[in-house]
Amino acid sequence: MRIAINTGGGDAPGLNAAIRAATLAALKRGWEVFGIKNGYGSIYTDEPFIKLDAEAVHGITLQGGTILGTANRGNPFDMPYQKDDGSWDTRDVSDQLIETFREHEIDALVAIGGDGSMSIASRLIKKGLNVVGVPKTIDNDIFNCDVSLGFDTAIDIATGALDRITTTAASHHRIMAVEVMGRYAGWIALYAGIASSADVVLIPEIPFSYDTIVEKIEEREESGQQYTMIVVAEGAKKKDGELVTKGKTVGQQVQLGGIAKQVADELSERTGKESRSVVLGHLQRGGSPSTYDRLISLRYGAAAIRCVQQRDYNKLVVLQDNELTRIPITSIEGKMKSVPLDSDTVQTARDIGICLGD
Ligand SMILES: Nc1ncnc2c1ncn2[C@@H]1O[C@H](COP(=O)(O)OP(=O)(O)OP(=O)(O)O)[C@@H](O)[C@H]1O
Ligand SMILES: O=P(O)(O)OC[C@H]1O[C@](O)(CO)[C@@H](O)[C@@H]1O
Ligand SMILES: [Mg+2]
Repeated sequence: MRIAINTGGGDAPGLNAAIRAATLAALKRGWEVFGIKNGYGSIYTDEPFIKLDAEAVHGITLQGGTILGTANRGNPFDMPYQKDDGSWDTRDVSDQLIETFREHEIDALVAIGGDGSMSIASRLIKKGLNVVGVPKTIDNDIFNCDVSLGFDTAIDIATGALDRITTTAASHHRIMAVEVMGRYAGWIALYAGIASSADVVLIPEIPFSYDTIVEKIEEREESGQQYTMIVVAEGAKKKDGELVTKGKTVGQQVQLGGIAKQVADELSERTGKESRSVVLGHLQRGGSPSTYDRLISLRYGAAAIRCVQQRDYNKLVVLQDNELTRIPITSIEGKMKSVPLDSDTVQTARDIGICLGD
């Protein structure tokens, strides 16, 4: 058996642990293991696959990033290229990819990635590739998957940062609006917001109103709290408002960001209080994975190899109700997991007095 492993989309803490577990579990079965560099990037080069052995994955469980490199631009069905006139367009190079897998006699691909990576995998499956998926994304937005690798570390980092920003907010009697990642889902904002005792948490699932936030700030002032901590998901928007974006590069998703600054400025204007905005950004994806992420990544990586061994292809290994199970990759194509508004976590936020902006 010859398998290939790749990592796609934004990097996340735990990727290396998943690569290590998948590699070691495959080597243990006497298989050959290859890595694809930079998403699918190396496929179109002279060295499409690099050999992975025990030495290559030694000591990487605790390392951030991915030893294989990753890409969130270079979808084989939507590959950017520069035209003769210098402008950019995209084209479908998936047949070339499938052919390269065939030429190198790769029996299966272990694709470690987020919703976007699984959408690519779904389309490759339909073209005949055997794929097993491992769920990765700090955004935690993969449909029917309770937890993706990277999320735990991201909320840990965000919580720590929010704790620190709280002490300076309190000292200066300021409104602080802190923007966290998560794309169109509010998982990071909600979890880190609750854990850090934020006063206001704005998530994409609940469009917000400035009047409600101002009421909360005034209520706090009246009770002697002269500062307000606001966690803003990058995908949050006001009622009847638009997503705040920074533009788009050909072949890449739209870049989100800028909403926290808008919130801070508008609230200053309305309350007369001083405000600042902070964007946590890529800090949330960097560095060593938490213990939980190391373990879930190792479990996911090894589970993917058991899937391949049983020729149970085209499955994504996922955690559901604390059990490792498998779901068809094609079943989650084009879907995402939002924060359910009736969840106990949302209810907890409301019960302890966090304003969700509605
Ligand atoms: N292996 C890959 N090579 C190139 N591009 C990829 C690859 N996997 C995913 N992408 C692209 O990257 C983007 C994000 O992918 P995905 O949703 O899997 O990652 P993520 O962890 O959610 O991170 P993010 O969406 O923020 O980059 C999508 O536009 C997708 O098309
Ligand atoms: O690394 P980039 O291209 O800035 O991507 C940022 C995006 O990736 C993520 O970090 C992970 O999906 C999102 O939360 C964020 O919108
Ligand atoms: Mg994604």
